[in-house]
Amino acid sequence: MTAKIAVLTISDRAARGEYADKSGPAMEEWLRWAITSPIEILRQITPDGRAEVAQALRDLADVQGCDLILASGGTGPAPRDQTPEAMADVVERDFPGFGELMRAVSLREVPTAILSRQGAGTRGKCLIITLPGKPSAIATCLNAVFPAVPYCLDLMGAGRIDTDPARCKAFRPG
Ligand SMILES: Nc1ncnc2c1ncn2[C@@H]1O[C@H](COP(=O)(O)OP(=O)(O)OP(=O)(O)O)[C@@H](O)[C@H]1O
Ligand SMILES: Nc1nc2c(c(=O)[nH]1)N[C@H]1C(S)=C(S)[C@@H](COP(=O)(O)O)O[C@H]1N2
Repeated sequence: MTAKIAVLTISDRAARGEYADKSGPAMEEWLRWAITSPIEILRQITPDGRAEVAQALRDLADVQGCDLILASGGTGPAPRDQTPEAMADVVERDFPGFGELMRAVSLREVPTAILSRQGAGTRGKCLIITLPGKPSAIATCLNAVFPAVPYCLDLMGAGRIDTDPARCKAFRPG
């Protein structure tokens, strides 16, 4: 079965075309590099804002039926950074371990990693992971948390994902 994965860029400036979106391509590239099983990737860009982001996430989870959503941007302290508030409106269960680990590995690169309110949660059979907007943060964060993602999707009853163990060693206990 083909797993459906959404790559959502959350950025006012990328949505307005003021700069080229680099985070969306970085997320897609990482997924295609690490995953060996069949996947369908949907790419989308939305402006920042609680309502806009929540609407985009609901559409991708409920209407498009995504198994996994990777979203980047809007996790910081600027007034328009409202991704965590949108997540609070949308997710049914919060998984704080994702944010804890991503901040820990990012802190080795930049002290401002503590400013990111990145995290993860589930809505129905969809896992949503939020990442910082900085394109260079994408691989750092995905390398750290993705080993737990395939088993998480198994437990949720979502689509199956297999990874290349040389690139991402997915852990499935027992
Ligand atoms: N999608 C993206 N593509 C390319 N660069 C990005 C993207 N998102 C963020 N950045 C870069 O990371 C820096 C820090 O991100 P910042 O917090 O300002 O952006 P954001 O809140 O995620 O998006 P924006 O400010 O455009 O709404 C930006 O100055 C920009 O250089
Ligand atoms: N790995 C990594 N994490 C990072 C950063 C980075 O450059 N690399 N930037 C930090 C900064 S400066 C901010 S403000 C927050 C939030 O970014 P966002 O608002 O683009 O989501 O992510 C943080 N996490």
